[in-house]
Amino acid sequence: MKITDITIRHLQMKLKDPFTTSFGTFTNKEFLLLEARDVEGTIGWGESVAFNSPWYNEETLKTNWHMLEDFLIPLILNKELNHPDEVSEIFSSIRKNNMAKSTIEGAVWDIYAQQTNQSLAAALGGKKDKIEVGISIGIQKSIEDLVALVDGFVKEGYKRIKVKIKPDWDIEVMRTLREKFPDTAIMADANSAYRLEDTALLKQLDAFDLMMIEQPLASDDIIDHAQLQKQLKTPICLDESIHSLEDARKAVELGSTGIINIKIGRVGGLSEAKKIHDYCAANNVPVWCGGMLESGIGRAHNVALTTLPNFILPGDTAGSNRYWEKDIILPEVVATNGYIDVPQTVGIGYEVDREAVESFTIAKKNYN
Ligand SMILES: O=C(O)CCC(=O)c1ccccc1C(=O)O
Ligand SMILES: [Mg+2]
Repeated sequence: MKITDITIRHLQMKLKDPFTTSFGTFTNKEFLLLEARDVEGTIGWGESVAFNSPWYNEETLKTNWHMLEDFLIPLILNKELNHPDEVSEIFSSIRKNNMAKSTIEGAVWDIYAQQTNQSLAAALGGKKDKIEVGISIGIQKSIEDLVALVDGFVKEGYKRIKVKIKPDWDIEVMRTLREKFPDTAIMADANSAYRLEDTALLKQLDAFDLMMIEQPLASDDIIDHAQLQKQLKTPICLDESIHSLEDARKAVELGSTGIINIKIGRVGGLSEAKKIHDYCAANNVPVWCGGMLESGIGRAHNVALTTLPNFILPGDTAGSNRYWEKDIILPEVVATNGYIDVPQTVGIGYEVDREAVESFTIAKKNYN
């Protein structure tokens, strides 16, 4: 493989409903799409999961564009590559900026899968032909609104309900959900809204038989999470704190986490995601695939990654119709009864709807 041509597009897609976390509300999704063309004419797609504002982590759409244009694209254009694993090695001279790196790396994996005549899932070593998925629900105006939403998604068949929590939207919310949905797999995601001093409050969550609590403490912490886990029955799952295999190893060794949410962008790409998956499999730490409100392209990458065997728990990869009136791939990602069928065709397995892509594009630039 040799990438000779790259196009970056800035897209804006309206979410069907605003999505609120402890750190802010998303109404419009703005993100970068990257289209890479190889010397043989094969086209691969990658999506940057960086948001407009540095709330979830320090990266933004603009820092990603800067990193891609000024550092990452020059490192990759016209380089002979034998395998997508080489991309992260080439990028290792650049610190962090994982979401920017992952944007190119994902496109290279897509090209590699096509040129080796296999699905992206198969290229990664995945075997499942369908994956189990859950859904993530933002903070609502009232508990009644939340109960109505959860009821709808449970009836749609989603395998696990995740709800966002924050101070004053936590204990009563989870108590009510457990009462109303006694047999549903439920978990909470705090997106770093608490501190170790809140341990007494967080211990109250143990009464509700939650599958896990995701990232309760600081986004850069693994020490306090280990302290907290000693006092909680509910398993902690780290999201924001894990950027690499090394982070995963340290957190597991310290006892900071019993489960890991793997997001491709947060860890710098599919190769690193696979390494974390393999390490967790060897150490009996279940993983699941997180979400960043992706368009169909990022979603297709998530579906492929989730086919690896240690993705034991349902992830956040809901169907396209949970987010968008119209997605940018054909067919859209469909979740039926909490399952997504894994496409068996080559590459990401979905056609990119170029007309839809153009209709959502607000800026674009070519590099060659
Ligand atoms: O539906 C999805 O894509 C997952 C939504 C979600 O939970 C989320 C959305 C935006 C930022 C962070 C997170 C998170 O997993 O913490
Ligand atoms: Mg999370």
